[in-house]
Amino acid sequence: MKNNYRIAILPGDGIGPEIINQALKIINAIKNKFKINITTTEHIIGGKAINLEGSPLSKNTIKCCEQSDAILFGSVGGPQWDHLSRIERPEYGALLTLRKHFNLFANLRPIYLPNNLIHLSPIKPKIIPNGLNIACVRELTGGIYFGQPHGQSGTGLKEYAFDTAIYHRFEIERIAHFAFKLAQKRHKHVTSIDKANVLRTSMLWRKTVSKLATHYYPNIKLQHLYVDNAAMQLIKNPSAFDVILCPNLFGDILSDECAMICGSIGILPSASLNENNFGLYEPAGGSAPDIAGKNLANPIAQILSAALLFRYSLQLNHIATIIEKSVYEALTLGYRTLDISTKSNQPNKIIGTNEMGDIITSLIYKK
Ligand SMILES: NC(=O)C1=CN([C@@H]2O[C@H](COP(=O)(O)OP(=O)(O)OC[C@H]3O[C@@H](n4cnc5c(N)ncnc54)[C@H](O)[C@@H]3O)[C@@H](O)[C@H]2O)C=CC1
Ligand SMILES: CC(C)CC(=O)C(=O)O
Ligand SMILES: [Mg+2]
Repeated sequence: MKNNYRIAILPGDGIGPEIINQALKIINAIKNKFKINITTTEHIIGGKAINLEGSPLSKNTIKCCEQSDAILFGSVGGPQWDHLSRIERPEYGALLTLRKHFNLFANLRPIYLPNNLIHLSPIKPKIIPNGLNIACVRELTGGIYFGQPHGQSGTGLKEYAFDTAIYHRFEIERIAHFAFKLAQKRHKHVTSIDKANVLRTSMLWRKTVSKLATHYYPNIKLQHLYVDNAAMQLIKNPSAFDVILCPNLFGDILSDECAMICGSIGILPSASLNENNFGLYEPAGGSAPDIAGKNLANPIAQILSAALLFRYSLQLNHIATIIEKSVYEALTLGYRTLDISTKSNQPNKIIGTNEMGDIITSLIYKK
C-alpha cells in the first residue's frame, strides 16, 4: 500500500476557506492517528486569485494539481466578480476549466440520510421511514455548460445571447457505464433523466442509455424520466430512487434538490472523477456569500468530500468510512449548524463551523 500522498487544497471564495479549514483538521487527525504521510499544498483560486494574481486559475496552480493525487476544492465565485465575462469569472475560469483540464466527466453526489436523522429532512417522516440512500451521477464535462458556440450580440431589444447544448455518444456512454456499474453494487436500478420529448441531445441520451442497458446490463432495471417529472417524483417518493443518471445541467439542478431533501445543501459532498480515479472533491453547494466569514457555514459537505477523496483517489476506503461514521455520530449526538437546526424534540445543540470541525475531529481521535 502506498504511504505517501499529496493533496492540492484550493479553498476559493466565500465560505470556501472556513469549511476547507475544518476538512484540514480532519486530514491532520487522520495523518496523526493512522500515521499516513499526506502532504497538503494550498493555492489561491477563483475570485481571490483574480484579485491577487489577475486570473482565476494560474498555470502554477494547475501544475501543482497535476503533481497531486487529488484536489480538495472549497467553492468559488461571488457578487464582486459577477460583472466579469464568462471566461474571466471564477466559476468558468477556475472550476469548469479544472473539470475540463482533468477530464472529470463523472460527478458522484451521494444523497444519504440515515433513518435516525430523518427529522432533518423537510419531507414528512412517513415518506422516508428508512432514511435515504441515492447516488446521483452527473455528467460533468459536456452538455450546455461547455457547448460551442455560445455568445452574445445585438443591441437594445434585439440584444440576444445563446448557448449550445451538445452531447456526443461517447460522452453519454462513458457516464452511463459509470452509473450502471455503480448500480450493480447497489439496488440495480438506474433512473435516467432527460427531456427527450423536446431536446435533440436528450433523444440521443435516451437512445444511447437504452442501448447500453440492453447490451451490457440486462440485470439492471432502467427507467427514463423527463426532468420536470423527476423533480416532482423526488419530493413525492424519494425512496423510489437508487442511481440517478443525469446530463450536466439537469444533474446540477436535481442534486441541489436532493441535498435539501436530506436537510441542507451544506451536507452534500461530491466527487468529480476521471477514468484514472483522479478527482476533485468539493461540496455540492457554492460560496454562500450571505453567510461567509460568520462561522455559520456547515462544514459537513466539505468533510464528507474529503472522505470521498480518501475512498476514490487514495483508495483508503477504511479511512473514508471512519470520517463518515464520525460525521453521523456528531449529528446523532445532536450537534447542528444553523442550516440543519430543527424544532423537533430531538437533541439540538447549535454550534458554529469551527466547533463542528472540532467535534468531528475529536470523534475521529476516539475511533
Ligand atoms: N462549486 C462552486 O464553487 C459553486 C459556486 N457557486 C457560486 O457561489 C455563489 C453563490 O451561489 P448561490 O446560488 O447563492 O448558491 P450557494 O450554494 O452558495 O448558496 C445557496 C444557499 O445555500 C446556503 N448554503 C450553501 N452552502 C452552505 C453551507 N455549507 N452551510 C450552510 N448554508 C449553505 C447559502 O447560505 C445560501 O442561502 C455564486 O457566485 C455561484 O456562482 C455556486 C455553486 C457551486
Ligand atoms: C459553477 C457551477 C456550474 C457549479 C455548480 O453549481 C455545481 O457544480 O453544482
Ligand atoms: Mg450546483
